[in-house]
Amino acid sequence: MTYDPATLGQFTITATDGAARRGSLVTAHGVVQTPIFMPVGTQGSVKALAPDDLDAAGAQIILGNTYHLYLRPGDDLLARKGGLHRFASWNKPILTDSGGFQVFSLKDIRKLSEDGVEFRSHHDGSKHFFSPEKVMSIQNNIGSDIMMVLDECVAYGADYDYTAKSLELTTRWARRCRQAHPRHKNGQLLFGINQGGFFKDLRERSLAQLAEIDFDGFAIGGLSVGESIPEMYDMLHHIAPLMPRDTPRYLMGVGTPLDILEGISAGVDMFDCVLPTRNARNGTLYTSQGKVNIRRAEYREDDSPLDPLCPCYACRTFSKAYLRHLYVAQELLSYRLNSLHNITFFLTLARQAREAIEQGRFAALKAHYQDVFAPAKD
Ligand SMILES: CO[C@@H]1O[C@H](CNc2nc3cc4c(=O)[nH]c(N)nc4cc3[nH]2)[C@H]2OC(C)(C)O[C@@H]12
Ligand SMILES: [Zn+2]
Repeated sequence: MTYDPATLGQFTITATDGAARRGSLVTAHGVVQTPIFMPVGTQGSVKALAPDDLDAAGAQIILGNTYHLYLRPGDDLLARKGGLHRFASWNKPILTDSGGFQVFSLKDIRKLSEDGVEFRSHHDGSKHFFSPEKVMSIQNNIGSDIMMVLDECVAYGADYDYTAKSLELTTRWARRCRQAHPRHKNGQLLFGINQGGFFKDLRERSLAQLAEIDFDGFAIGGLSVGESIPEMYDMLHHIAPLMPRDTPRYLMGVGTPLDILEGISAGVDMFDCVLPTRNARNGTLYTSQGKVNIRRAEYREDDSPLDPLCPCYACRTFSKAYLRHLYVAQELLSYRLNSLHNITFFLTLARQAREAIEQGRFAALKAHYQDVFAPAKD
């Protein structure tokens, strides 16, 4: 990879519309245009899609996961293969989550200490230990363009005292991550992760502590963990505007089309979610006319395309009737076509948001989709 160290990590805001920002982020594998949606490729592949599918859909950057890739195929193997970009033949940017969330999702099979977290593999129950230094070394071996610090994502409903103690630990871990991986070593950017649960003063404390550390961007962690939409939006609108203006803001694990538009309206620049690929596999498809459950009998003889406004191969080539047949018959092609469509929809939404901010009509775009995805009026 060839990049100019002088511009690496540069985040430029080229337009704003209210709190929404149109920007670009320079990474070692290319410039990322924001707001951006990042398809999730947990184990080094966006499920059912190949790199040329992702290129066709307009993907600029994909996600990988430290926890999963460390366990399988192993970060040492990835290092020997020249890193994940070469191994997966994906030559655009990659962001890796640190594993913090995954390990903390494995509730009862982990032990937390000052030095890090001990956990058991969900594959074979073998014991492992993640320290801040270890997850930096793993992400260095993976070779991701954007690394995330090791953090504790406190469970929804955690009390004030636990959350306050936890954010202090997350800050100490963030400092250790920064020390373990010097600024832009190996062409890699490093983001801090804001915690503090659903307590606004703790969120501000976490942010103030992280802002003193030299990060290339800041993520909002600890949301989309089972809270209600109003709770998520309330915290989102509180903390996003307080985050540093001149570095990217990344809302982890979010979300539905409306959540993403809400996040953009609050000033967030980057998003990732398993929803488009996961829901593709259960037949829930996102279209310009709203959600379509392709398995419904009403589509059995429907010759129309899934989404007449969608440029993807599935919508240009097949009818709803055929897509429904593939799903009902459990054909593997169903996964591929539904995933291709949903990923194209989410990436198109992000592109429309970028254009709307440039033209000062983001509020209208958001209102349009609120109509399109309004809960069915029974
Ligand atoms: C609602 O969808 C489920 O919830 C996850 C998305 N919500 C989410 N919140 C997150 C918070 C953090 C965090 O605080 N720290 C780090 N390092 N990473 C994070 C990653 C996160 N993702 C999806 O992940 C699964 C697959 C578990 O189900 C989906
Ligand atoms: Zn389509």
